[in-house]
Amino acid sequence: MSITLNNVRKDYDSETEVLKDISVNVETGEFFVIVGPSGCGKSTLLRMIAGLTPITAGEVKIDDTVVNDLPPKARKLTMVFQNYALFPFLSVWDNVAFGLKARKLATDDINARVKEALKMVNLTDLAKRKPRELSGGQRQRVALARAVASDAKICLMDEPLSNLDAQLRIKMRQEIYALQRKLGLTLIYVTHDQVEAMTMADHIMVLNDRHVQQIGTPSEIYQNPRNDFVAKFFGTPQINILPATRSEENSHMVNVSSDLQIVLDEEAPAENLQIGIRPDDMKVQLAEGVDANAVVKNTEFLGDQTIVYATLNSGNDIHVVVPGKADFRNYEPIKVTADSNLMFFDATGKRIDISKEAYVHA
Ligand SMILES: Nc1ncnc2c1ncn2[C@@H]1O[C@H](COP(=O)(O)OP(=O)(O)OP(=O)(O)O)[C@@H](O)[C@H]1O
Repeated sequence: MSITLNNVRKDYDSETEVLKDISVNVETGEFFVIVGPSGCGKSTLLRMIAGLTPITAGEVKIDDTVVNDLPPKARKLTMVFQNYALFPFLSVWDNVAFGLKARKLATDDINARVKEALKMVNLTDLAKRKPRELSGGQRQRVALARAVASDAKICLMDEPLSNLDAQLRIKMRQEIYALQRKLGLTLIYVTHDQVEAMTMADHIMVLNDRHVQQIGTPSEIYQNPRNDFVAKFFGTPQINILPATRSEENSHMVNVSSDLQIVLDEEAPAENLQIGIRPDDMKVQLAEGVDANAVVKNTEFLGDQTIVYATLNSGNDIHVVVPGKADFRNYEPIKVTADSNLMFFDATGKRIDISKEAYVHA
């Protein structure tokens, strides 16, 4: 089942416009991730799709049916929340069976579904336990089993892994992904974690400041961000964004933070620019005298790579990822260069299209 939003808006009251002009089409069987910083309206959007929060304007469709006025139950979808919403006084089995009993399904049918769902999430042996007798990951699995047993073709998940430790999150991430694929679910998954978004999504929607910033595949979002917000949201460590201006002597030359020069095939825009450079697209080497354009602040050795934090002569801070171990000492002068994958943004942060072949490092 597919989900379509057309110009959806949400005002909680006349003062708080939370979401504006949200339009998207989520295809049947797609793993669709909504990401954005805290408070940007992710949960609100999910709750509007579920029918738990009314929309102020626009249209929500499931397949070809407008569901704006349908109550949650009639939308035939399931939700998995951050806090799992398990009943503490019911066993694992009864927690999973609860929704099916409420729908008055035949007992044999309920038993068969609960059994299958618990098997799928590896909880068969713990069916009699109460939620308090389970670990966080096991509770999470009960919530997933409930979604599986419901047989709904659409599942909405709101930060389902945020209560788990890092290792368990990785494991559950893989389990949710496998379940989604196996059941052919249309899954809308809310998170503020860019790694979850990148690793699981078919498509990602980036929300910020009331608007959709970008919708795309993980690689489109990473390699072709539409603005500096999206560029900064994805990638660890974060992309470097440096101020840049066209050289007065040569209209093809751009001075980046007055420490690096880039020569373009085409004429550079005259306006103020910002240049985005991913930390692994920069190079550093020891340098002396006029060759040096930066000073090392400190380094972090992470085993397979080293992050070099440095300050350019102009005063802007940068960080560069160097493979393996980099032996720079603090305060050592270095030369920083960058000659590939540069991204150009205007002063408002909007991406400017300058072709990849169009620049060489001078
Ligand atoms: N019932 C409500 N009444 C008024 N304002 C609300 C209500 N619920 C949420 N908001 C506001 O709407 C905005 C979006 O909230 P929402 O919970 O959707 O954000 P979120 O992106 O899910 O955040 P987080 O990642 O922190 O959970 C916030 O500014 C919040 O304060």
